[in-house]
Amino acid sequence: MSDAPKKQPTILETIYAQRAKDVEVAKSTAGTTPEDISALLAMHLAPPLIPLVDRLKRNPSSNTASPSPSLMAEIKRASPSKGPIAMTTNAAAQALTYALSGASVISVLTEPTWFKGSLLDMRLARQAIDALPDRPAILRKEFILDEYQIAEARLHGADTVLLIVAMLSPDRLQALYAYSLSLGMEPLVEVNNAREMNLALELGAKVIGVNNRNLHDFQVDMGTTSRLVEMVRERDVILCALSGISNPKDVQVYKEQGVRAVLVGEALMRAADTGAFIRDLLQWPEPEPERNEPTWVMVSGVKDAAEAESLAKAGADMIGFIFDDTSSRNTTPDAAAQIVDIIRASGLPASSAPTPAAAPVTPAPWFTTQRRNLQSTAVRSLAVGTFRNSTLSDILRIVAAAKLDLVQVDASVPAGWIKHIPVPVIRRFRIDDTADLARPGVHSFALVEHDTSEGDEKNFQKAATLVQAGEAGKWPTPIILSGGLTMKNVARAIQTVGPWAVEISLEADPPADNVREFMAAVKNTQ
Ligand SMILES: O=C(O)c1ccccc1N[C@@H]1O[C@H](COP(=O)(O)O)[C@@H](O)[C@H]1O
Repeated sequence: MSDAPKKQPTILETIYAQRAKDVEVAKSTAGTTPEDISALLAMHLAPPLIPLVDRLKRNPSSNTASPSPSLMAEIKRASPSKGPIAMTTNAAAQALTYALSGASVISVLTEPTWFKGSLLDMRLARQAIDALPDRPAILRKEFILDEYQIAEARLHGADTVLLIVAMLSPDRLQALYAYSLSLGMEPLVEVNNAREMNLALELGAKVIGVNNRNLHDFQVDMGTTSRLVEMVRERDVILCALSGISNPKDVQVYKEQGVRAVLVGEALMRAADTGAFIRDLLQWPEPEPERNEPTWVMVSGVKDAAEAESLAKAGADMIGFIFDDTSSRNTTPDAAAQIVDIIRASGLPASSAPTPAAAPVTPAPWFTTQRRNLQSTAVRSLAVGTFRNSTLSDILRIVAAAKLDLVQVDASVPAGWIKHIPVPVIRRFRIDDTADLARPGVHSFALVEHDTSEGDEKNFQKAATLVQAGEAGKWPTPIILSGGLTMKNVARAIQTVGPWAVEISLEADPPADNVREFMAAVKNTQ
């Protein structure tokens, strides 16, 4: 027997050994066996993927003269080297903050013992950003040693996984890489030296991260990435720098060397103002101030071509047709289609409608983005079909026949229907029943109906509260205010509530001149 002192395992070896045990426990637990996970994947229960390589190529500076690297923003409560970092972090809120600050990837540590992460964190991070336009990719940041962890990652909403070359034999690395690709996920392959870089390149990895932190002794050497840059210079590889990045100088050096993305954990978790920190770190442009758009007017209940033409000329942004045979203002799809042709020719000429803002566009949450998109379309007046008590197939048929741009339905319409409607959907909420009003990803716009029996002031205050509740705590929730609005109270409504649009309905039979005066009152209240 040798008397030589037994070599202490490195932290990577210790974590590997623990994760190997954890995986065995999960695999032998009823409900999460490999067969269970495979069956769930075969049932297509994993949410849709986005491609990592494409998403890494886009960031808020991509269309500027001097694009900066993209950001892989990490959710990291604790680490073996630093202990607790930000233990009270809410993974969903942190993910949304990262996404709205321009991150291309959200890296979620799912290791529980040293990093205090979980698959639940990753799933919540994904859910929180799922409805955002151009959401970031979700990375399962883990010590992956078994196909099982990759299948789990996919099932719980990852778009990519980490493969650490230092931790795997070449055969295991190859098998895990191939398995990840078979599930549609291009992995992030992590290396720490030239030998590992060669292995990653032989693999054909398209996204390679150089870890500045040596995972055996925790030493951070920011030159590690710089020394390997030449090895990928002419290759179709996105090179990322991982670990230890905390100030704009670190990023500037990498940018000049051709590094395309940086992964940042601790510095972001400790930042007091995450958005400002990210902009400063990456030298990204300041967010454009929200344009103060004029309040839009929707005139509903139109059924006559001359009436529609005159409203379009007077500047109605949306013209609403009612498809409800109990309404005195009910119309037919054919009549609506003819009117749509006329208003297309009579509304604002495309050249005077606002042009879509040139990229970069500050990322914004769901409803704000829907509003921006609509307000930047060069078509006026937009045709809205208002449906009451219709079936989904009626709605789909009439959208096509009447050439509608938007659909308005009652809040009680099943959310599942809305996904099938091929144009943006306005959901109509009564002011005292707005439970799902701000749920992103289903309807594009929320219309809030006044309770006319309650008096204006009370209604306006309630509606103002909904607007001020805000999206992601920062953007006022865009609502369409409706019901009981007249040329006399609309200015006060706009000032108190701040809706992005107001609706006046011809069902209430206001004379045409009053509608024009209503529109003038709105336009004068900006
Ligand atoms: O941070 C650690 O102690 C650590 C230990 C073992 C494996 C990975 C570790 N951290 C990794 O660090 C980066 C993020 O770095 P930073 O927080 O920006 O400095 C990331 O790759 C983590 O997984």
